[in-house]
Amino acid sequence: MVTEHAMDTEGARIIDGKSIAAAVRGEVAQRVAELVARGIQPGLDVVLVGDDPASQVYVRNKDRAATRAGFRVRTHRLSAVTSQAELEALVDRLNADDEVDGILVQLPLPRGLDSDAVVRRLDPAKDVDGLHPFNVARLWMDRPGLVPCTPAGCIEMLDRSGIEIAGKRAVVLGRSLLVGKPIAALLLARNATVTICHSRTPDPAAVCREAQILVAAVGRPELVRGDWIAPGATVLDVGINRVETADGAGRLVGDVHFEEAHARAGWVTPVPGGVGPMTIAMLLSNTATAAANRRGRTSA
Ligand SMILES: NC(=O)C1=CN([C@@H]2O[C@H](COP(=O)(O)OP(=O)(O)OC[C@H]3O[C@@H](n4cnc5c(N)ncnc54)[C@H](OP(=O)(O)O)[C@@H]3O)[C@@H](O)[C@H]2O)C=CC1
Ligand SMILES: Nc1nc(=O)c2c([nH]1)NC[C@@H]1CN(c3ccc(C(=O)N[C@@H](CCC(=O)O)C(=O)O)cc3)C=[N+]21
Ligand SMILES: [Mg+2]
Repeated sequence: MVTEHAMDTEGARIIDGKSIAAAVRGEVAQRVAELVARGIQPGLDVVLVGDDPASQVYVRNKDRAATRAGFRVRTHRLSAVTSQAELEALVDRLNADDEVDGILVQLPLPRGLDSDAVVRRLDPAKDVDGLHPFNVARLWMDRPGLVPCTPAGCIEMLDRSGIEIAGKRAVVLGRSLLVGKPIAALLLARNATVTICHSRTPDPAAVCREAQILVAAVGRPELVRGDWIAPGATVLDVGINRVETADGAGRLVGDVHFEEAHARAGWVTPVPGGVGPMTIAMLLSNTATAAANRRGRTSA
C-alpha cells in the first residue's frame, strides 16, 4: 500500500486543520482586500434558530474568523419557537438585501420547522453552504458552484497534505445532505472509488476496514475504533460531539476514537483542531466567491 511508510511506531501523522485553515483564511483575506479596494464590502449573514450545541460552537468561532478576514458579519439569533413564516420572511429580506453576499442557515432547525423549504427559498447565488437544489445539482454534475463547506474543507486538507485521492478506495460514514453525500460527490469527482455507509449498513466496521480514505460524519462519539481502520489509512473525523466529563466541564470529541486511530492510521485529523476550522475557512472562501460573482468581476 502506498501509505504504508507513514505508519510506524510513532503512529499516524496529524493533519493540522488549524494551520491549514489559517493558510486558507490568509488567502481569503487577500481576496477580500481586493474586493474592498474596488469599493465592495463582502457581507455574511448567519441565521441561528434555537440552540443546537454543534451550531453554537460554529457560530462562536465563525464570527471572529469572518471579521478578521475583512467581512461584515451579522448573526440573526431566533428563538426555538420561531414560525416557518417568520424564518422565510427573514430569508426573503436577506435575499433582497444587496449588501448580503452570503446567507447561512444553521442546521438542524428545531422540530416543526421545514429546513428543506427554507433552503429552497435561499437565493442560490448567496447559498454559501451549497445546500440549495441548484448547487447540489451543480456538485453532482462536476460543475463549479458553491460547494458545502465541510466537504470542501476535507478535500482541501487532503490536497494540502499531499494525499492522493485518485484511484483510492474511499468510505464515507454518514449520508446527510450537509456532509456525507457532498463529501462522497467530491471524492468521486476526484476519481476515488466511493462507498457510503449509514445506519442501516450491516457491519460498517468491515466496510470501513477496506478504506484507504475514511471519512466519519455520523454524530456518534468515538464510534470508529482502531479495528475499523486499515493500517496506514487516512482518517478524516468530521464529528463534533460534546460529551460529559467527570468535572462537569464537558469536552469535544469526534466520531473517531482518536488514540486508537492514531495507533493504526497513516494520517488522522484531531477533534478539535481538524475539520472544524476548515469548515469555517471554506465558508469564508465561498462568501468571497459569492461576493465576486454577484457584484461582477469586470466592474472595477
Ligand atoms: N466539523 C464540522 O465542521 C462539522 C461537523 N458536523 C458534525 O458531523 C456529524 C455528522 O453531522 P451530520 O451529517 O449533519 O449528521 P446527521 O445526523 O444529519 O447524519 C448522520 C448520518 O450518520 C448516519 N449514522 C448514524 N448513526 C450511524 C451508525 N451507528 N452507523 C452508521 N451510520 C450512522 C445516519 O444514517 P441514516 O441516514 O441511516 O440515519 C446519517 O446518515 C455531527 O457530529 C455534526 O455535529 C457537521 C457539520 C460540520
Ligand atoms: N448549515 C449549516 N452548515 C454547517 O456547516 C453547520 C451547521 N449548519 N450546523 C452545525 C454544524 C457544525 N459545524 C461546525 C463548524 C465548525 C466547528 C469548529 O469551529 N470547530 C472547532 C472548534 C472547537 C472549539 O471551539 O472547541 C474545532 O473543531 O476545532 C464546529 C462545528 C458546522 N455546521
Ligand atoms: Mg457546510
